[in-house]
Formats: sequence, C-alpha cells, structure tokens
Amino acid sequence: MTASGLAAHRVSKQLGGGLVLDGVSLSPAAGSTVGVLGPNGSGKSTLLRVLANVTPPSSGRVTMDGQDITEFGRKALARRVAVVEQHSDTQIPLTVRDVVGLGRVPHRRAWLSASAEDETAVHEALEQTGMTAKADQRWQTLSGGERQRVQIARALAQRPSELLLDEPTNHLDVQHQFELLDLLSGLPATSVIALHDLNLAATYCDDILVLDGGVVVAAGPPDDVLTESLIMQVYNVKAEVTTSPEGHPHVRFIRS
Ligand SMILES: Nc1ncnc2c1ncn2[C@@H]1O[C@H](COP(=O)(O)OP(=O)(O)OP(=O)(O)O)[C@@H](O)[C@H]1O
Repeated sequence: MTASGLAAHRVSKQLGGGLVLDGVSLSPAAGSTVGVLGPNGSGKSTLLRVLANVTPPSSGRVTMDGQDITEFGRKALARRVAVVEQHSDTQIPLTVRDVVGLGRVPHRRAWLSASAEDETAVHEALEQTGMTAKADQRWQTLSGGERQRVQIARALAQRPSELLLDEPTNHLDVQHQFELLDLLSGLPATSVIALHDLNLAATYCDDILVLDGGVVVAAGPPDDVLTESLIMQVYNVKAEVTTSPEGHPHVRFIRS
C-alpha cells in the first residue's frame, strides 16, 4: 500500500560534523495532528525542515503519497505543504492581507491576478486566525503574537494537505494557544507541530513523537508516550502524570 501524505523514512541529517537526526521515521495518519517534542537541540526544527524539503536528508527518504519529494516537483509540493517557521521576517513593506495572500502563490499562474478562490481563501484564513481587523495594517507594525497568527493565516490560505509548524504557540497568549491548536486539530489537513508544552501536546495531538539527541525515543498516542519515566529520561525533570477530566494525560512538574 502506498503511504498517503508526507512521511519520513529512516531520515538522518549530519550538520556541523554531528548527527542531528539519526534514523527518524514518521508517517502521520491523514488528517491527524502530530506533536514533535524534545529538549532544545533535539532535532525538532531540523526534522520539520527535512520534511518541508528545505534541507535534504543525509540519508533516508521523505515521500509524498509514496513518491520521493525530490521527484515530486517544487510547485506541486508547495500546493500541498505549508510551513510556519519559528522566525520569519521581511523588510518589504507588506500589509497583513499581502502576507496572507503569499499563501496563494503556489496556486496561481504568474500572469494571472488573484481569483475569487484566492480572495475567499485569504478572507477565510484572516477570519480563522482573528486577524481580519488588522488586514490593512503593515506586517512590520504587528506584535510578535500577531505576526505569528499572520504566518499561520498565510499557511492556511495555502489550503495545504499538510501543515508543518515550528513552535507556532511560542508568542501566543493562552487564549490564542488554545484557539490555534483547536483550529489545527479540527482541520482536515495533517499537522506536524514542534511543541514545548507537554500539556498542549497531550490535549490536542493524536500522536506524539519524542526526539532526544536526534533519535526517536518514544512515539504514539499521548497516553502511551507521556509517562513520568519518559519525562525524567528525556528532560531530567520529575513529574506527576494524571488524567485530566477530558481524559488526556496531564503533566505536573515537581521541583526537586
Ligand atoms: N547549520 C548547523 N550547523 C551545525 N549544527 C547545527 C546546524 N543547524 C542546527 N544544528 C544543531 O542541530 C541540533 C538540532 O537543532 P534543531 O534546531 O533541530 O533543534 P530543536 O529541537 O528544534 O531545538 P529548539 O527546541 O531549541 O528549537 C542543535 O544541536 C543545533 O545546534
């Protein structure tokens, strides 16, 4: 059977003389939300960059619908995969609407102006991220959290089948963290999200992949993965894991 969507097969990445990813495999179920967890420097961003075809693996393969992404075609891949990086910046004076409109570029022929479908996609993405009221504001004048939401809106306007997000909640207030993860987990698209907050991952992710030193040390549903022993092993922090009223694991860290 051909795997649908994006998948990593025993991917390794050598950077600066060291192995930053070591035989990592990931094959998210279509439409699922997958959290990538792990300490600083464990390889989360690198894995997302390899999945996004931003950087090639040193060994192993990344496939889209079973086909190697290097053979998939850049534009075809850009129509399917949207990426929200940890830091994005631009010196070009663009409005919020312009930035969100960039998500439509892979769908557009260079010589054609925005179609009704492009405009609908931008409108919906602004609404979904609560940025409609700021649509005409310069992107450079936004707060950190607002910029983050605009980058997410750009990715949503792309209408991808796969979303790769690197710590998308790190500038967001608690309400917007919940809203974003509610939104992502409710989308038909598959989302792979690097996260630091174990409780957000436990609440919103269908599956979790834990990296440590570039190696997958645990993978599966939050119930199976987020154990006190794993948290001690990976983060060297004592924790108590209980079950929340909603049925998700809940992690309480214990200062020793
Ligand atoms: N170009 C590079 N040259 C050398 N080492 C690199 C390079 N890029 C990344 N690394 C190293 O690769 C490791 C993994 O980095 P990566 O950014 O993937 O980690 P991360 O899990 O996303 O970390 P964080 O939680 O801090 O964002 C780090 O130790 C980093 O120093």
